[in-house]
Amino acid sequence: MAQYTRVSGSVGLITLQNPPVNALSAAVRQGIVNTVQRALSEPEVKSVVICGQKGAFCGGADIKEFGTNMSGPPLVPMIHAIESAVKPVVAAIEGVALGGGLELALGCHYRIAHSKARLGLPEVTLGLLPAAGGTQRLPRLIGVPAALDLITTGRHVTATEALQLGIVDQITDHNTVDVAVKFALSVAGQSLDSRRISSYPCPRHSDFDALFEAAMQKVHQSARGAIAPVACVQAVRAAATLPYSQGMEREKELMATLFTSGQARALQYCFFAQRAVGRWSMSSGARWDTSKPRPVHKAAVIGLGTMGRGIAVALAQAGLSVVAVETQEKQLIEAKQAVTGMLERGAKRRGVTPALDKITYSPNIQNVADVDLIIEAVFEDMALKEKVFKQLSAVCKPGTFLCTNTSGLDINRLASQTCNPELVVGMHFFAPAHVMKLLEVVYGPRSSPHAVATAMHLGKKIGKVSVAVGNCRGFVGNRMLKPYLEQALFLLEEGATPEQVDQALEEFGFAMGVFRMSDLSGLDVGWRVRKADGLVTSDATTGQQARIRQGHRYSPLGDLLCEQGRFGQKTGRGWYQYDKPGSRVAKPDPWLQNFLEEYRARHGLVVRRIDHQEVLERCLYSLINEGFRILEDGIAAGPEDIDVIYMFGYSWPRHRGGPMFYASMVGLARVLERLEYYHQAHPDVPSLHPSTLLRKLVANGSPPIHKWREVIKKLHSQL
Ligand SMILES: CC/C=C/CC(=O)SCCNC(=O)CCNC(=O)[C@H](O)C(C)(C)COP(=O)(O)OP(=O)(O)OC[C@H]1O[C@@H](n2cnc3c(N)ncnc32)[C@H](O)[C@@H]1OP(=O)(O)O
Repeated sequence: MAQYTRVSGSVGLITLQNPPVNALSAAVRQGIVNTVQRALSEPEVKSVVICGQKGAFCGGADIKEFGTNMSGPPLVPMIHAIESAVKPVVAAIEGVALGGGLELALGCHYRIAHSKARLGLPEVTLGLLPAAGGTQRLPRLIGVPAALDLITTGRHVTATEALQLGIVDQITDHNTVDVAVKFALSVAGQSLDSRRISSYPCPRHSDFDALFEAAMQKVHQSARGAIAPVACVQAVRAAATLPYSQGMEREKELMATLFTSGQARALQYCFFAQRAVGRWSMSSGARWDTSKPRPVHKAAVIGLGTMGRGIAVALAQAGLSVVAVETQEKQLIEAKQAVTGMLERGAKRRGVTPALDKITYSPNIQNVADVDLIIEAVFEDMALKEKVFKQLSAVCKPGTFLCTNTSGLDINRLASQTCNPELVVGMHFFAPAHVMKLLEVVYGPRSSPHAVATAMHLGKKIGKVSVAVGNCRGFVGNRMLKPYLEQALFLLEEGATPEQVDQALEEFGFAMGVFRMSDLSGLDVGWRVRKADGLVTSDATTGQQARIRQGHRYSPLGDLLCEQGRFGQKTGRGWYQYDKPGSRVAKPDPWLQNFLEEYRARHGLVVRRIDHQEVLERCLYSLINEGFRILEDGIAAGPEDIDVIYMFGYSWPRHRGGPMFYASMVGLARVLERLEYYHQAHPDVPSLHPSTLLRKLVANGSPPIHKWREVIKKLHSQL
């Protein structure tokens, strides 16, 4: 919908009306076509202003329409009609002008933006390109290098940067529509010949070939198999080398291949999944819309190791007062220095003052008595955490929320150490905690909906994508990681190398394969957990029996490496070798090759050729299978929760849509068939045994992912 009014006597004011972001739905497009025609046909009207209702110019095409039979007037001729108009058209940009919204503004003759507005062409993040002339007009307006940057990354720019780049003509701190109307009155009747961007030549560059080659190389490196960034470069190249009309044809052609691609579907699913996780629910039925968060002005962090430091920085940067507690004096001094550095570097990057005065440091846990919420981040040791929770419960004021940053320990056991178990939840951050976007908010059986609402709200305030999950060993992310890591080790036993496994996973789109990732995280972390679980034995037996622990197949390979002091990057040796401890460049290690050969010989393992397909299927399908079990157990409310966790916390390639979406794209029947096949070959590996929910979904005809919740509900009601 678009409203038409006449203002100041001779200005036709067109207001887009589709809250909350005035997306260009069929009705809005039709409204624009009608109102533009009306403005151009009324003799009293000398100029036109286009704006958006309620402080948002336009968030672009309506993404919800993409999967449907799109009707209504197409964008390209609509924008063309505006650009060819004989009366000046001014875009009054408040809030956002994104995607089709910015393309609409680029079709206007003038653009005036509010100083707080954000502009961009984020189509690439949805697996698309700006196909309403964006790839052809933007390079003509701001030059090829800047246009390539904006179009291939999809990043938003501030109004100030937009002005510097030449995207907008003017910015204002006042009422943008009033300023635009005044401006429209001033340009009425003036020639528009120099204002139609499509008629501009594309600014020349000394060496277009080198420029595009470099751009292509860059997207190939960072895109990890995503096709849209590549198509974006091709489309901008067309703007630089072809006349406008031919460039538009090329833009259309490239968009046609993207629009129906699986990657576009996956990325658009991610867009909505990321928003859906905010509408959380607990297995008790408590929900986001019925549970109110309590205000948190002052928080405390207990334990200033790597995680605690990052959490303190994240809280302070969001404006909270923080008491940072570390009982070991040396560690406290080091932490203060490190946190100060992190705050200063972050502030420099963002052009703000560092929030140093937001944090007070203390060696004394008694100093948290007046805070609203505490995040415990001490060493991952249940006995230690239990002790801390008991102390905190005695010290803090009534109503203080007690949160733990454990990555997988039992929330309920910690809650039972306190007088108010309903105030206890998990807030599982990912390292580095001030950078990584994911936060798992973990509720135990006694956590109150208010506690969950408060943690979710705090997560949002500090810029995290927060996902509410139930309490189980490893929660969602680490629980699913376990079978993935396990399969990777089994593949080594059977003949694969770390490089081969990593290559398959990196070609799939992970930033790092499982072994490079383990080296980065530190192999000793998992070793300690396995020791605590009684899985690590000093027994020197060989053969199959030595590889069975607690009744299931077990690979001691990781333990054996740790026994050699090979903890990964930090020791300069792990699954790979590094030039020196702390170095990041992983190189294949001949020592490891010999070690694997000896290990296989000692255990009578027969080496066979393992291809990429097997690596991917065994690592990914076992992880996905655990995801189905998590849904079955009600630990995650829906597949979107799992997918968001994997995309934001475990670098699952976004263009694959998260593990559960990926399974739906592969086909649930196919995933089931392959799991059955591998389970038959490895009956002593329970994680390969297909889950009940997967079987149920396949038996129900493999419904699309948005219908899985119905099947899950039925399954729960039968239990
Ligand atoms: C024919 C093909 C043409 C393609 C060209 C295009 O234009 S593609 C679309 C390009 N536009 C975008 O990618 C912008 C997407 N939106 C955003 O980045 C953000 O929503 C925002 C505009 C920056 C606003 O962010 P904010 O945090 O303030 O709000 P939410 O993200 O929570 O959004 C509020 C609700 O609005 C829905 N929504 C937002 N944008 C669109 C859109 N373009 N189409 C449809 N719906 C959109 C969003 O889903 C939220 O809805 P809820 O129901 O509340 O979850």
